[in-house]
Amino acid sequence: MLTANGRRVAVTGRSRDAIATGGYLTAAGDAEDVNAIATADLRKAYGDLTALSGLTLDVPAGELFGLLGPNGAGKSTTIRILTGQLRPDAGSASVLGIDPVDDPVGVRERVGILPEQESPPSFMTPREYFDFVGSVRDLDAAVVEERVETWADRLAYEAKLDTMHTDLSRGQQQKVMVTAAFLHDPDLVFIDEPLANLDPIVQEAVKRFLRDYRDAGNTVFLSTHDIDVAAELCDRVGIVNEGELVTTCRPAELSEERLLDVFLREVGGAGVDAGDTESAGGAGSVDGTESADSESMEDT
Ligand SMILES: Nc1ncnc2c1ncn2[C@@H]1O[C@H](COP(=O)(O)OP(=O)(O)OP(=O)(O)O)[C@@H](O)[C@H]1O
Repeated sequence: MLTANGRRVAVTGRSRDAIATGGYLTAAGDAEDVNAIATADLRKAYGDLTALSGLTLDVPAGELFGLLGPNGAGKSTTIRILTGQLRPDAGSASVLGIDPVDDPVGVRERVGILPEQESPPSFMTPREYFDFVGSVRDLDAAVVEERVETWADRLAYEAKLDTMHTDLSRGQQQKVMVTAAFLHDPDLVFIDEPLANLDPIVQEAVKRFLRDYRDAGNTVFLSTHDIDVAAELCDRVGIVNEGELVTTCRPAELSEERLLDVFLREVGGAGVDAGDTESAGGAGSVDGTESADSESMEDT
């Protein structure tokens, strides 16, 4: 098995079974037959505005899953709840078997998080920042150094490792954030808009890495409103609109119907803000998997 940092580890029969059955490996290496991520009827409002109106989804271990939706659909809110940054008003969630409401620190210890539009501290260099992240993550300095070299080479920013972040371009800062998300070699990563700001060569490197990472049995939960990214990269895509999952599909299995067509059918129009669209109607599933109940929308 290839880990996030290029390390090879043995895959036992037991761990292979766990991956094959949609289970995951606990920190102790025990196999558990549960989804890497599961949510049931998640609800969240900001004051009068309903951001999530009953979001239910499952992501098996070893899947590269994409949450696709228009602006304001509730993608970032979902990630913030799953990573223990935000409390839902109702519903439940499980991440690697941990409840992010009961044990938010436990979730954050186990997963990697790449938030949308977040920058590394302006007053540090990448190397200083990785030392800091490594100490928070309780990693050996030598391990950090080796992983940083691997990532700086992979994303082609070795020459910038000792430059203050304030003097890096937006894309270079994004490379630093990608590295930080994977530094502790997590089993699961949450990535909000993974390819934003990256040039096409680096985009390809990140895509290749995410596929290898998935092939090694790890799980990726990415959020995007870029249909091409979702179609090209994801094993399975969940389309979210107005705070609920309206369908799931496997882009590779869409022969006649392109993901764009599914998206337009479910969301109601291209480039239209979620708050301005009609309800997507009944929840369907192009690939036949279960998706969320479609209940009447709350006020938005
Ligand atoms: N802290 C907040 N306070 C008030 N409203 C919020 C807050 N965060 C998000 N919202 C609102 O909740 C809704 C869902 O927002 P969210 O950021 O989850 O959507 P998104 O799908 O990630 O959108 P985008 O693709 O534009 O990033 C939006 O209408 C947004 O304006």
